[in-house]
Amino acid sequence: MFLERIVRTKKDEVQELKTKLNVQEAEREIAEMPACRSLTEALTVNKKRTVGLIAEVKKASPSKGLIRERFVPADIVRGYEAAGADALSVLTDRDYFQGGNEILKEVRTLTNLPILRKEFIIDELQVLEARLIGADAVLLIAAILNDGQLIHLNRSARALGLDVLIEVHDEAELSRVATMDNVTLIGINNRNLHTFVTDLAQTERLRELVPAHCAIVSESGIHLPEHMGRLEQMNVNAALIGEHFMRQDDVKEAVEHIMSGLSTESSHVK
Ligand SMILES: O=C(O)c1ccccc1NCC(=O)[C@H](O)[C@H](O)COP(=O)(O)O
Repeated sequence: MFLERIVRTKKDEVQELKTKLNVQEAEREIAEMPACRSLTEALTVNKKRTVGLIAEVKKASPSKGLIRERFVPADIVRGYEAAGADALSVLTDRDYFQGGNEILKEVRTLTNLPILRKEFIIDELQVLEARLIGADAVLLIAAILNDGQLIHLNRSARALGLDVLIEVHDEAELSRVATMDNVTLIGINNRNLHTFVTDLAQTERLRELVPAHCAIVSESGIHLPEHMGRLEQMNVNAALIGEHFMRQDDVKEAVEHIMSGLSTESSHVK
């Protein structure tokens, strides 16, 4: 599976991080940093529309290659904010997504919205690094972590004040996550990891099995106003959208167009 290749790369990156990151120094630095913004609150009590939005800053992907040639994070963030995104997601993986820590750091200087570090996290040093570079939340992918790792990394992130979005792809992964303590946000990824094909029916099927106390984020392949209408019907809390917005020159217009599929625009102030 493609994820296995990514995980091999991440293992090398963690080894490198071990030589670069002084944990005590990092913890001292973090103690002086402002508190994280809550991603969970942004997508529940504070969301601006019936279905909230995590808008992604994504230059390229393994399935599609380069997505956005003219990639200017400041323009993208400005557009997302003006269109009322509730939170941002920033890819920091370099090899497969042409992302980077420096992109997240730049985005941090541009916005007060919660920022999710979109990364393939397998080690607590990456969690520490996420906090240091200015993320408010991390993604933990159930497909690449066993139960012990998920519990440990969830705990490590929360100890640093970070929020956590746990991503699942199928019933088996969801049933593992559903019984864990301190899970507030579950991401249902619509992308089949073997074929890369996306299908919203994935969210439709799995959302019924998500414990009532968890907020739900539908991820990947959302690119039509009708998709937002369907997610609204499913009563999910938020959508995570990257590629579609990254393919449009005007991301503000693109967000507004997609959101026109909702039955009510809710409290978003234009
Ligand atoms: O985007 C990919 O091709 C991909 C391939 C393998 C693993 C993960 C991948 N994407 C990460 C994501 O979860 C998406 O960036 C995110 O859900 C947004 O999806 P989209 O709106 O389809 O860009």
